[in-house]
Amino acid sequence: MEKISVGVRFRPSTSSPHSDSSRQWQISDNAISLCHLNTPISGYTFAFDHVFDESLGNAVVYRVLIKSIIDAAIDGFNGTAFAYGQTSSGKTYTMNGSEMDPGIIPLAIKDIFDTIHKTSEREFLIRVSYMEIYNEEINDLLVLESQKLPIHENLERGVYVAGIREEIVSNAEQVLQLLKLGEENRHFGETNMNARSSRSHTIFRMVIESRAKEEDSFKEDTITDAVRVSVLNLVDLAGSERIAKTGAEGVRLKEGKHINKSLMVLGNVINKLSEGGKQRGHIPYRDSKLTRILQPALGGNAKTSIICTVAPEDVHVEETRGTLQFASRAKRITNCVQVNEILTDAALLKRQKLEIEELRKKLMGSHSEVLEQVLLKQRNDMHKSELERDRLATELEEERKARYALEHRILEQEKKIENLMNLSVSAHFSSACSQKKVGERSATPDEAHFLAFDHLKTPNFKCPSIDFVVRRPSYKELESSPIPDNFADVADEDLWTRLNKGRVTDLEAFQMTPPLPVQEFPSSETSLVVPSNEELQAKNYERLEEDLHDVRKQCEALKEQYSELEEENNILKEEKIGLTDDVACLENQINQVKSEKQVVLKELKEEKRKLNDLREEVRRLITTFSQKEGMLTSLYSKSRAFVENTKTAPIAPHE
Ligand SMILES: Nc1ncnc2c1ncn2[C@@H]1O[C@H](COP(=O)(O)OP(=O)(O)OP(=O)(O)O)[C@@H](O)[C@H]1O
Repeated sequence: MEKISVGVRFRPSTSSPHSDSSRQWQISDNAISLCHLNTPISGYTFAFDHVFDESLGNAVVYRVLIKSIIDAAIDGFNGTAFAYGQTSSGKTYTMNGSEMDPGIIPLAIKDIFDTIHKTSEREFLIRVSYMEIYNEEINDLLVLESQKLPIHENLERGVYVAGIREEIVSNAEQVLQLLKLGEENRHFGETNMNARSSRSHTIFRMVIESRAKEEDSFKEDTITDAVRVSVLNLVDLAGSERIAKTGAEGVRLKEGKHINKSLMVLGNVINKLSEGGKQRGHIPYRDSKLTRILQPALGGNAKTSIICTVAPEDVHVEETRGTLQFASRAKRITNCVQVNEILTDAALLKRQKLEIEELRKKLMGSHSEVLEQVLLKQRNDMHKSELERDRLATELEEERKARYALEHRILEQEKKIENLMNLSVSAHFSSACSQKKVGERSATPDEAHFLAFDHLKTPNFKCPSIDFVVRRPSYKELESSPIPDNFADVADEDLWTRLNKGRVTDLEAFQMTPPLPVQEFPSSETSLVVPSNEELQAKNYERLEEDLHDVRKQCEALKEQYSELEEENNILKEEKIGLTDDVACLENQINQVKSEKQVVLKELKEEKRKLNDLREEVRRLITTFSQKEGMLTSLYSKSRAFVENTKTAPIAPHE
């Protein structure tokens, strides 16, 4: 961002030095005040960066206010300098000057060519055009017939005057000639205030193109053949005027109205721009041709200087004050300046190729990156599924083990129950035996209870029949009894008869019930405490039955869980198959992209090779061209010498 630079210039007074005016403008450093008898009048004091009194010539104004813009224009920055002020305040004098005191335009022209000649590392091309805005119409001052030119606008060129003549120039003299031609075509008119008053705004324009010289532009891998293009506008505005003062009528009046109107629009644009920031709103550039053409210079991409010319006479105090107010506002405007670099075809080609390559890299990078990311995600998912599957398999195994343990426990419990049942039967049997033993005695309450235990028999309970009778073939000759020892003392024929209830069987065929493994058969003496144990066992039995029931339930639940896990396992297997397919597909895509990349890289290599060939061809052509040029020049010199010789050689008298 760069502020517009504003200077105020006083022209020499036209009043007599002995004028009896009590008011006059006084300059102190860069401040200007209107003083009455040397006392500043309130509201009439202004301060600027540069104030030029009437003694200072155009060269000073140029050096202080304009030179930096010219230098910047040569370096590729747009630049604009314009003179603003009331009629007859010295605008045209400042811009064009006189023979003795050349103005800003001739000084700039000279400066530009001096600088260009000193800049050996770049080559320049300069085009000049000169136009005026007269009664809101654009005329080409270098071509008389070219009138009322339209303003066009496009993205590439911005705002431009269509059809204007642009003369390519190679030295300052040529430009000064064109300037002179334009001056002759420009509209001047006589008014009460100025014998030669500018009736139009004029824009003298130089387009400066430059680029690095050839030997630098062919350096490998650099883009040096970019062209800088800058536009320099040197503007001489028509002066604002009071119709009453200028005495304008007819044509002059019409001109005056247009001049005032376009200056008013310029004032509005400056006002808006000076407000800055949010209050700024719409800038009315389009309200006049002048502001449209100067748009880049006002708040755009250009370095800008304004010279406000003022007349010192007391009679122009209000106009001078108006001009100073305009200058104060313009001072607040900031422009956004940057070098204008455009590219030649070669540079464009190079840069585009680089850009394409960059983009391709990015594209391919991003494409394979995306694929790789997807692949990675799929792999992660697959890995997760595998872990989940392993976890489920472990769980399943544990469940299986638990089930097995439970089943084992159930079996054990069942065995215990069976044993208990056997024990109960034995007890029952023992009780029955003891009942027989006590003969006629009725069962005690405990015995009765034990007998009542009979209903708890399980279906596999093999209770030997109480009616079971054995008979020895000859019991008298019996040497050893199959009856347990504790029966030995009491066993007699009668007992056995009673036991067998008269039936006789072959003792040889008798098979004893195997002894019970769990509990010893209780003795007859302890048979009285057995019922309480039995009771306990019955309770145990009940508890075990309950346990068994619970375990069965658990077993059922485990079975269900097992089948669920198996289902889940199957789903995971299917998912794994799907993911494996996806991974294979993505890997295929990556391979495809890789092979495409190879092809593109090959193409780029080929294009680079072609470019180098082209470059070589251009070099060769340049060499051939310079050789031919040399030959032609020497041929031309020879021919000229020959012609000269022929002209000067004395003609031999005819014999
Ligand atoms: N600084 C100066 N030194 C000497 N003479 C000057 C100076 N400024 C202006 N003049 C003279 O004052 C007269 C009016 O100046 P000029 O034509 O440049 O005014 P202008 O502002 O261009 O007027 P207009 O707007 O009517 O064209 C001219 O005769 C010019 O030579």
